[in-house]
Amino acid sequence: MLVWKNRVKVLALDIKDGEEVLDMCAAPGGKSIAMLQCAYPGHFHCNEYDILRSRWLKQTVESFIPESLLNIITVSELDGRQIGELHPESYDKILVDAPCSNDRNWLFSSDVQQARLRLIQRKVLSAVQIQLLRSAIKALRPGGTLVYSTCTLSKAENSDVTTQILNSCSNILPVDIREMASAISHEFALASSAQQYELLLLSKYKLKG
Ligand SMILES: C[S@@+](CC[C@H](N)C(=O)[O-])C[C@H]1O[C@@H](n2cnc3c(N)ncnc32)[C@H](O)[C@@H]1O
Repeated sequence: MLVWKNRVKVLALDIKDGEEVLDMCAAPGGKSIAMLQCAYPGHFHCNEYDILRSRWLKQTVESFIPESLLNIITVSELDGRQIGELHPESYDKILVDAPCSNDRNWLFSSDVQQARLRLIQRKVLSAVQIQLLRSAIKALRPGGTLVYSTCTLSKAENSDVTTQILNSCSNILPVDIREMASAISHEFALASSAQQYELLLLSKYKLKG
């Protein structure tokens, strides 16, 4: 079972049958499986940079996807930051479920050293998140849709990242997700500070086309 925040990320993509779909940071694969439950894409590319996690992703795909669907799935081990150059204007839908400082780990750790390390990581992570997003924008077809999501409440990794992207990429438009958010608002409360294109941990964009 996917928790609500994961379901929302997948629903926001609104995948349709026949579309070319990329899950850029896919391991261990929970959202890849959920996406394949939503529609029958023409091609589904799931990618994971970390070799060990990529093996985990392959196991997830092999365990949960029926054989009849395996021929539409490609699993790769690319650095997501290169996919835009390697596959420009190739996908209708892209999920960038970015590596992040993951607040769940903070909550259960009282290790001061770890906490210091995490604060340093946060700065590096936002740079990586921006690079992943720029790559995803290159990989989107005109008119395609991109969802950026994290598992952290860190502003530096959420709205700071998306603001920087919106300010520097003139070819993308934020998508109003208030309607989708209101349909699921009985399950959770939305942050009052969020913009119309973002929930707390998720933002949605469309490539002009
Ligand atoms: C939040 S997790 C993804 C969770 C996954 N979407 C799921 O639902 O199971 C982020 C993933 O991004 C991977 N990652 C980190 N840097 C990456 C990069 N440069 N390119 C692609 N994936 C990367 C991490 O190894 C990690 O597995």
